[in-house]
Amino acid sequence: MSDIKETLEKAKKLASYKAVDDNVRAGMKVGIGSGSTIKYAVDRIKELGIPLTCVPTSFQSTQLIIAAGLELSDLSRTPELDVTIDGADEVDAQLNLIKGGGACQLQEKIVAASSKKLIIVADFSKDSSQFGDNWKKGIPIEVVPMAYVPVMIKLERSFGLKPVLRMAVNKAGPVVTDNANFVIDAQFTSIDNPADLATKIKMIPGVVETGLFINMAEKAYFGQKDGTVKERSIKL
Ligand SMILES: O=C[C@H](O)[C@H](O)[C@H](O)COP(=O)(O)O
Repeated sequence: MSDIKETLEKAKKLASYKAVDDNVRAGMKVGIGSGSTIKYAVDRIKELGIPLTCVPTSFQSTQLIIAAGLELSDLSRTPELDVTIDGADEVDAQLNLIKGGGACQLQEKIVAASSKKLIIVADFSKDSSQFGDNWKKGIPIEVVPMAYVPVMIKLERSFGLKPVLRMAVNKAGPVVTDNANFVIDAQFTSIDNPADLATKIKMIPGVVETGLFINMAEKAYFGQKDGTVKERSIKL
């Protein structure tokens, strides 16, 4: 593993362990996010050996819960959660988030919205003052496949975004989400008002969900290069 990759992995682990220790207690109903950071949170939950009910946010997260031997539920059986722990691609000064780098934004947002608290775990590279400081891949937008071209045209004409259909790596054609949709990455130079932009994008017919999570997270844990964890929180 390269030095930087190793530093990032250590930072993800530190943040995840601290977030679980601070926020997860026996008997809780817990939303389990998706991505490369959340696996450390699941490792920590497993290590603690406390009884929990877990609701996943993706196929990947379902597999993590099963592999850890934790109790797996869903929103039909467990519609109200105590806390969701999840990663993020970028966190701004108000704890607004860009999520969906792994195309899981739709289920992640539904699970987060069903939780009393959303706690973010991340390495130092996700900690920004405004969107675009660190994350250059744009806003992930989940769309119904037949609508992707008109949605891309509207994103460009109405909002000056530079939309790109996300393509699969080991498959010909586009990424297909866990919900059988496509993902457009809408690249931007700056976003003045993330809440307003999120609402307007959501209004475009064919858009299922955006990776902009506005006023949802109440605390973020960022693992640092020096082995400490920086905590940022906000009153919602
Ligand atoms: O779609 C993926 C999710 O929103 C992830 O939580 C996000 O991309 C962060 O992933 P990672 O922990 O791998 O940086």
